[in-house]
Amino acid sequence: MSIQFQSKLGLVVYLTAGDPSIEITYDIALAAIDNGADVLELGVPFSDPLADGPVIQRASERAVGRGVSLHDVLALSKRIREARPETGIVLFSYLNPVVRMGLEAFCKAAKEHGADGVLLTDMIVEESADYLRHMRANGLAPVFLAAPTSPDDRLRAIAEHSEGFIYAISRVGITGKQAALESDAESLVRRLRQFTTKPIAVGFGISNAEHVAAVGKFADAAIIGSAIVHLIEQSEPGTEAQRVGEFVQGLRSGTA
Ligand SMILES: O=P(O)(O)OC[C@@H](O)[C@@H](O)c1c[nH]c2ccccc12
Repeated sequence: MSIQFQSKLGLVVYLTAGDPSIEITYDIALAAIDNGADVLELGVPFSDPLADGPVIQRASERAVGRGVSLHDVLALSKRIREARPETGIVLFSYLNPVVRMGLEAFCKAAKEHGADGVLLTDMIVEESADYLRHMRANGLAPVFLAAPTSPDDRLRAIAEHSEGFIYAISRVGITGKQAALESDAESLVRRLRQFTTKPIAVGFGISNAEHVAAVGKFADAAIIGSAIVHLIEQSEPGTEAQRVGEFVQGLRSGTA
């Protein structure tokens, strides 16, 4: 168990845990993995997902409405780990639920539940000393977000402290689909490369196979969230896992 990408291009699939249910997220996760996802970004639903666009907001709302908690997501992570020992699992959360649990307790629990890494969207690298200490103590990889607007000093710190991969945000703003990939992404990756040889994954707005192929030309991995969460929302109940599996396979083969 570790965060590792296929040599040509890595695929990270984001899922809002508990949408439409924990049980179905489990099935979707295995389908995504079995059809080519290298890393699963398992999202803790949150009532105020400020960095998210409407698709993930709705998914988060539905899951929160069903009472899905951080503990449920941890339990789900453990089951996925048991079923798929080789896949990278990154827990994604806003800071609030994690702080409520306590950073130290959270990092320990994340490790015990099979996670390889953690991405806390509103944890900034400049204020992460405590967090990094607990992550390190548990052998977990911290993933930080780098934005096109981040100055070089920040990029350097983000590159230094991220493990597993560095998350390069393709554009300023919130998560969600877009028609074309922004050119900001490539220049951000180029700027990050000055500071690191660690893998760089690009996310935000990657919606189809064409975008994935474009990212593959300049980065190590593509992260796909809203396109998949939207597909889940639109699927006939009971068909979600199959549809996501086909979509993930199509992202690599060029048909999605
Ligand atoms: O949804 P998109 O545009 O495909 O972007 C990835 C994304 O969903 C996932 O990494 C993510 C979901 N919520 C976030 C909040 C902040 C940063 C990243 C995320």
